[in-house]
Amino acid sequence: MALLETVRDPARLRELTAGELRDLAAEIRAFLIERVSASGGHLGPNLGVVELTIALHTVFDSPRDRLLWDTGHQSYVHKILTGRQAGFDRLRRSGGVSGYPCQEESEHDLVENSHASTALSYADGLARADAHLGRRDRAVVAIIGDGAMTGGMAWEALNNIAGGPDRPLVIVLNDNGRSYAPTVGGLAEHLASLRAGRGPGVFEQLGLSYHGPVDGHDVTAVQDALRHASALGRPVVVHVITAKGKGFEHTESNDLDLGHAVKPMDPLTGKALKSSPPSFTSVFSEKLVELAEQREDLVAITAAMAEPTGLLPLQQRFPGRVIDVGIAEQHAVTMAAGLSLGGVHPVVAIYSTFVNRALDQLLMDVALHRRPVTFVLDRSGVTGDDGPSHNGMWDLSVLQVVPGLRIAAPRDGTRLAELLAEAVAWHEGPTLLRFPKGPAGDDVPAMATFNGLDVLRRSGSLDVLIVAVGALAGLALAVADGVRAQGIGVTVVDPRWVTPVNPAIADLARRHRLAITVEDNSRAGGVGSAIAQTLRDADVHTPLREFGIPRRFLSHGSRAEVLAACGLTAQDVTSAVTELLAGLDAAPAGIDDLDVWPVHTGEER
Ligand SMILES: Cc1ncc(C[n+]2csc(CCOP(=O)(O)OP(=O)(O)O)c2C)c(N)n1
Ligand SMILES: CC(=O)[C@@H](O)[C@H](O)COP(=O)(O)O
Ligand SMILES: [Mg+2]
Repeated sequence: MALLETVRDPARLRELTAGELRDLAAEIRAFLIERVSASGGHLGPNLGVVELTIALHTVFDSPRDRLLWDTGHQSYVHKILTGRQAGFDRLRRSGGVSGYPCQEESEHDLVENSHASTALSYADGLARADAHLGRRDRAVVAIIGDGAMTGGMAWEALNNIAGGPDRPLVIVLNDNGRSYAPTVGGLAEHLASLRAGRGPGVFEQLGLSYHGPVDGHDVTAVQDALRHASALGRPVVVHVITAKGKGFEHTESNDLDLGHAVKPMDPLTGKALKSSPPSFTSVFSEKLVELAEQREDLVAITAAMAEPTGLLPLQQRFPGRVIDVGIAEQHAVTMAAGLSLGGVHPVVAIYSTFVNRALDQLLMDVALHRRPVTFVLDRSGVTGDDGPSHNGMWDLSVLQVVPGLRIAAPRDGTRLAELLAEAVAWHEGPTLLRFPKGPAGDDVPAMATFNGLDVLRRSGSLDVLIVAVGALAGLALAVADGVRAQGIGVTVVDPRWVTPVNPAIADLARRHRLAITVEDNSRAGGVGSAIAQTLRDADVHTPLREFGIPRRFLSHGSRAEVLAACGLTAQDVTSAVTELLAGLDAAPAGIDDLDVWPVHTGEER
């Protein structure tokens, strides 16, 4: 990789000839295939923007000229060209580069948010700031994909950019015809007509300048287009045509998603290095098909993520019953309210972090009308490797305030299947299930139930009650083992339906010396906070400690590493419980009325 090793910053690119830039593109592709095959990541999108990124960094002078990457998953080449090649040895892992732009990593990075369709709004703001402060010596360049263009925010920004006074602003529309799957809707059709040279298109009709279509794999052609656009001194859309996954047989031929987000794989065969055990997603996927076979009124909705949210089997079994709205979560949710008004029961499958975008629609279009819509939030809690804007760590806090919304957190695959069936059978209002990325793990059976609570462990005296939320049941049981080893009595319960809070939790807490909650969600306003309020309302004075994610953004790393950094390990929680109990009075007499409890002494279940 002779040339690539000499590129420590973008200025070097301007010393290379057109032929050398072509050779550099080939070296970068080889680098991407080698590194991303090893680590996993967004191989397809980045293979598609090699020449485009080289052209951007030869025509514009970053960081003075601001490059804004929409979604940011396609910024690996930008990172390679801005001095971060070494960080790809640990891409998306602690100590390595993030999978998205990261201000801490480089002055060349501005927008860290991996949520799509934001770049044009940032660009509008930056261009207005330049105008307001009289700066004319730097460019604003937004790079947005055709998929991200299906997001409503992009059109809100375009409306303002087109309607505002002329100011220099370059919008590079990276059109590869795909999100994961082929881009959907009228926009996709329209872009196809523009690709075929049939104009004028929507952008010109809005009052923007348009330049294209441009071959996105011809560095010189893109450079010429960017120079032309930059010289216009007004908002202009440069329509660049690229191929996602270009240059690698296993992404080019992967008609599922052209290698959008690959797992670690053998670059020679394209096969994943490790087989994945059944995931929460796969359990959801299978159960949904089973339910759809029984219930004709069930339909599913995705925001351009049918495959990663597990909807492909349903789409293949019942093609008309999966609706892909593009990257348009707000529309997805209010359309679900419309479907429900029409007598259909929608299941909205969406990553936890992306449902934040549709809070108003969930609150005012679904819940206010008490519509029986079921939300299935995958990637809840700490996802880890996808960085701070991909953790699903706020859903329990943000959504527990929604009146009439019932939220369930399955602890394992069996509970997920049970709770999904319960959710779609509930007609009084919206329901929501949330579970993490990754394997569903071994089943965690209940040893008893108590007024709707699954009792997972009951041992010794009534010292500490542990309320386990969802997939952290495993952690709760490990803590139970830890405290039992110190002679501390413990009860572990899983409410399954976590909010509204089951009042039986107050009843149980009253009988214990200490209560704790463990949840893979922000501590701020999480289930623990809701339980604290329930105890206060029930005049229960048992001390309660909530264990969850601290109120901060979490840098990328493995899920286990990030959870440990949040103190969500058996050792940390066990020590905290022991310390807390040490400061409390012994159990008051009569507290251990065990008439309701099957007591297991000695051997743990
Ligand atoms: C609000 C939001 N919803 C969903 C996603 C998940 N997502 C990441 S990339 C992607 C597809 C993006 O397509 P496009 O903008 O065309 O970029 P390409 O991958 O084709 O380069 C999606 C749906 C997201 N990042 N943000
Ligand atoms: C960029 C984006 O938002 C998605 O591609 C996301 O990175 C996929 O996440 P998973 O790998 O968890 O499916
Ligand atoms: Mg695309």
